[in-house]
Amino acid sequence: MGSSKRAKGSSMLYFSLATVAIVAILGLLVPSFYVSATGRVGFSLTVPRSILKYFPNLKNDDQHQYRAQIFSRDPLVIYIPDFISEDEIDYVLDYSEPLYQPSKVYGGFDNPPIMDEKMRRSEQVIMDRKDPIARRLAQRAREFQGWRGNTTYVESLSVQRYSLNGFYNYHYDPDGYITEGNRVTSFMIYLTDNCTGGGTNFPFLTQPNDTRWCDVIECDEEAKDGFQGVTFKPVKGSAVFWENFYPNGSWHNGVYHASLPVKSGVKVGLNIWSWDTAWKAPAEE
Ligand SMILES: O=C(O)CCC(=O)C(=O)O
Ligand SMILES: [Fe+2]
Repeated sequence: MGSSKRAKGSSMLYFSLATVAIVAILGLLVPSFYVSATGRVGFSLTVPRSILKYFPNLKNDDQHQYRAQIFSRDPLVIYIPDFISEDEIDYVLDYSEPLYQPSKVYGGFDNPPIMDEKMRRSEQVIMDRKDPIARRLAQRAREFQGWRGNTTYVESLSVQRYSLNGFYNYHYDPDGYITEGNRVTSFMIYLTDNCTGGGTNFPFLTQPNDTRWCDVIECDEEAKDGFQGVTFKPVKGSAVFWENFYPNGSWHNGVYHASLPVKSGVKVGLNIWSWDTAWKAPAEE
């Protein structure tokens, strides 16, 4: 009887020690507890406490509503007036503030990116793929595109800040040297609109006749400043989405574009690029 009590006592002790050890190991693995928007503690699809200050009512599933309008069918360009919410913008701006580095451009095949002030003057932050808001926005971007299948993935989100005279010269977003897998679509999302200049110019797009577009594109000749085609104004919260290739995979020249120089204030944009690993350069004709 006495020995069975002792055995029970020591197994309780081992059980308690094992529980303490498991909790301690979990504590090491998960340095800060994650609290879901509903107040539950968990490890997945949850929101860190630091984020709850931006999103007191954040739900684990994406509740954000947005509208979309086709701007051009060939190339496919879609305008989304409210792709990102005010809270998400505040979060991305605060996240990026201490992290900006000068932006670089493509350095050539097999070479690292380089700084080239003739091509691009801006500062950049690449968001952590695991950041819950970056994940949410990437997920929204994938959903918008109808998922596109298992071969599509979203590149780490890129925040770009353009100060006075900041610009990005004319370019295409995909890589012209690779023959398999490429950036198939682009979202240009405007996080601020307290600047003049800084529009996104597509010289080969056709200006629509309907003046209702004039809220989002430059319409009067003076504002167009001699730039051909279409210039989207940086309107906070909005996004311009486009396809970089024709459905058969060939390059679409119509989406050549530039970020025009900022004339006053600061412009901050967010790029969401989707890659398709199944893309193949069509055989030369
Ligand atoms: O900021 C813009 O308006 C365009 C930026 C852009 O084209 C890019 O980052 O690839
Ligand atoms: Fe671009």
